[in-house]
Amino acid sequence: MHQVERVQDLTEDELLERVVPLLPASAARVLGPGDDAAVVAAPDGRFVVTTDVLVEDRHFRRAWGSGADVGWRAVMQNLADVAAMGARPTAIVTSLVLPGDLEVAWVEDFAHGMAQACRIHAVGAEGGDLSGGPVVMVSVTAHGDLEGRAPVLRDGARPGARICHAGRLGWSAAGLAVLEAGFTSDDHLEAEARDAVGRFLRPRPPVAAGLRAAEAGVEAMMDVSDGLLRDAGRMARASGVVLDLSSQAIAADVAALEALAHACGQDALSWVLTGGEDHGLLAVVEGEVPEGFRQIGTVRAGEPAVTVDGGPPSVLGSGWDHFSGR
Ligand SMILES: Nc1ncnc2c1ncn2[C@@H]1O[C@H](COP(=O)(O)OP(=O)(O)O)[C@@H](O)[C@H]1O
Ligand SMILES: Cc1ncc(C[n+]2csc(CCOP(=O)(O)OP(=O)(O)O)c2C)c(N)n1
Ligand SMILES: [Mg+2]
Ligand SMILES: [Mg+2]
Ligand SMILES: [Mg+2]
Repeated sequence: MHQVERVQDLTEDELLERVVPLLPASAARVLGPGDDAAVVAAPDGRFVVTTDVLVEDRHFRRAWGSGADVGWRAVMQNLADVAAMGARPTAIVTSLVLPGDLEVAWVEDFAHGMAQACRIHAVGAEGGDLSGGPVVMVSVTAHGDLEGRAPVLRDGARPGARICHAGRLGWSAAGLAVLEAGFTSDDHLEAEARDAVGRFLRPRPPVAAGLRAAEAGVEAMMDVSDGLLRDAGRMARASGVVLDLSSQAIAADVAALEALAHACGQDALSWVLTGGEDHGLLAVVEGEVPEGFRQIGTVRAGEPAVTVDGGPPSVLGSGWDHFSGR
């Protein structure tokens, strides 16, 4: 019998390969779908635009934190994509889907969290939309100003260049594990666990470092939302190169999470390599390591892949995918 193809049979990337070719472009398209943000032409320059959604029980649980935490994360997750293009975040609009029995105080708190995150980066919240629905869903669309610079894409990694990263790796995944283990942000937690939960609830993408890197002329950049291996795999594919990561360069991150991982019965190395949502920035640069970044590997020629210490090509897919375990 003919099998009906379902979303869960595909990876996100496979689904996008089916949908994106159906979508129209206009004369204003400078860069369409496929990178951290689109680039749109305007009479007086070019800007980037990007959107990311948060869904209750998929991206956050209301019991794990406050409305303000969700508002903060909805903003920061989008600012990370703007900064990853080398653009300065300027303005957002927000769509909210809310169940009717949700406390108004939660929504006010959410707005406070959004405002805090926006103020840090001098971003305006300029509008949005409201609807009712079965769970809380938040969609933020963020705009960014390229300030005359060329956008920094995922396809500029060339053999011999340095792979760099700014921000944390693995801490958000650690925080998620702590919360899944049953702690809440109110419990008395060890300092590390508390730090990890804080990083999960309130990611702090290195926006300023991303802008400096863009000014310095990095060749490629992206934000790490789905895990280092999966996202680096996307850069490797876009650039047609091998990204060779160094286990020594990430050893300190792994060591810092070891005790917590042990307590959670999980593996610190997989948090660092495959945990998402830290929203750090992965960049490739032919010159000096940009301020705020550290080198974590080197680009080399070959069939697109990510390796650690030149070992067997890692599964490009390891990391977060909304639909498929692959
Ligand atoms: N529904 C969609 N329609 C068109 N393009 C999409 C859709 N969903 C995602 N994309 C595009 O696919 C690329 C990958 O999306 P995603 O993995 O969410 O990016 P990011 O990790 O930067 O948030 C992006 O360029 C995004 O604009
Ligand atoms: C309740 C809950 N379970 C699991 C996760 C882990 N998680 C959810 S989505 C995601 C990946 C990042 O989110 P995504 O929507 O893919 O952002 P994008 O890549 O589009 O920026 C991760 C690691 C979570 N944040 N909350
Ligand atoms: Mg996205
Ligand atoms: Mg994103
Ligand atoms: Mg994702």
